[in-house]
Amino acid sequence: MQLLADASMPLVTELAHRFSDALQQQGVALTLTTFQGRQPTPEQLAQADFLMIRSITKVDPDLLQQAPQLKWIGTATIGTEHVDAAACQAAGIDFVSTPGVNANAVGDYVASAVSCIALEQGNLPRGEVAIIGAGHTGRAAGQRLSGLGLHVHYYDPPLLQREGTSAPVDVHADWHRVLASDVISCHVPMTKAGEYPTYHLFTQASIAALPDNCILINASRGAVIEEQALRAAMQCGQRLHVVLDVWEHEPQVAADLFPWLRYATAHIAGHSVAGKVGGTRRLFSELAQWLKHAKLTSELPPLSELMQPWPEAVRMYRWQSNEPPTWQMLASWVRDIYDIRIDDKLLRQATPEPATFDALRRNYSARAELSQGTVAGGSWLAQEAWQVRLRQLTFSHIQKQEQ
Ligand SMILES: NC(=O)C1=CN([C@@H]2O[C@H](COP(=O)(O)OP(=O)(O)OC[C@H]3O[C@@H](n4cnc5c(N)ncnc54)[C@H](O)[C@@H]3O)[C@@H](O)[C@H]2O)C=CC1
Ligand SMILES: O=C(O)C(=O)[C@H](O)COP(=O)(O)O
Repeated sequence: MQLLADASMPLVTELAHRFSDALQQQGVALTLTTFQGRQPTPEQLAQADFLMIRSITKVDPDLLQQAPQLKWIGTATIGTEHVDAAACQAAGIDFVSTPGVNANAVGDYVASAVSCIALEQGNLPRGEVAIIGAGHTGRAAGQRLSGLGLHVHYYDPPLLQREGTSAPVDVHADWHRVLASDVISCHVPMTKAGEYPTYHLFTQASIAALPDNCILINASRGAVIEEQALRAAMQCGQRLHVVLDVWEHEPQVAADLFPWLRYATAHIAGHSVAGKVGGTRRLFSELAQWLKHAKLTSELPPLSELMQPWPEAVRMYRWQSNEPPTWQMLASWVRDIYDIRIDDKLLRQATPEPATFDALRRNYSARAELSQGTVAGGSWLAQEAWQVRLRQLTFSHIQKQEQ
């Protein structure tokens, strides 16, 4: 059997070798072939039984036709719109994704964006924070912003419809409340059909309605914000702090927008080491289950062990504060671990070509997560309210005896 996988998925070769050794003991031969770039070649597809991909590989009827042996496809991503799931089903191919796998990284990205802007402005946003989409990434972002001291609410009409008011967070369906918020962060899947499509959720009219100096962040999919409408708003001099990680026409970035954007990054919000290695690990776990191989599943090393080769992913950050931290201290701790300005600089310095965009993402350096931070302090840490806020920021804490 042949496993065809994107070569840039971390640890894909190591985990495939473990799989093939275990399967060999049962007389089953599994070989790994990797592909570079966005699409596998027709020759590779012709031989493939299993396919592991990232968000850049388009799976459509044309690809499936070239892969007559294919039985299973796994994407190491949360987003799934690059895969035609109906076509897979029609061809009898099982398809899995990895829900939530890099949500912590996306939450960290949003926390860093807001922290960096607040530190530069000298104040935290005063009004409300609207999180659009109360799923894995939206809640991770909202939780961290609450930890910074902001007031967060969630706009998610489909969730309200599914769960009513029993949803565990402040969920509503009031679009006007979103447009009146001082921070807005988008965390929805890309959908063009259905009752609540997200394609061009932000049009010229909704962008024009935003308050002055509103922070608008998109780390979901580019086309949630109509790029042309954003361009028009900026050209008219509307004052917004826009942070874009994703682009309507990826891998082409709208470099002409850079001068107006507060931060512009190369679709790397989810790219912490834990997010990426976790994606590969989750796919092998899914494949083991598909193969009904309990031993393979139970013998998969834990994520913490798999991350050892990346020192940045296992390094611990530690801060000391004898007094309750100010918002500036919290924001600078966030920035110590992940500084969005570095990724912004990398994209602005790169040539605005699709190949450069892909290369930036492929060669992304190892990134830590906020959960690697620990705060040590005195009696203030005994207060439940502070413990909650540090937990929301995913920091650990140690209370020390005061002298
Ligand atoms: N920039 C990056 O690196 C990453 C981007 N993403 C993108 O973020 C998206 C969201 O990820 P998760 O939060 O993990 O997904 P999720 O499936 O856990 O949550 C999505 C939420 O959006 C809600 N929703 C759907 N349509 C909506 C609408 N019209 N208005 C308001 N809410 C709506 C759903 O009800 C759901 O609660 C992914 O589909 C992916 O495209 C995900 C990970 C990394
Ligand atoms: O999970 C998703 O959805 C994403 O957008 C990923 O973070 C993108 O990662 P790659 O597919 O480019 O590894």
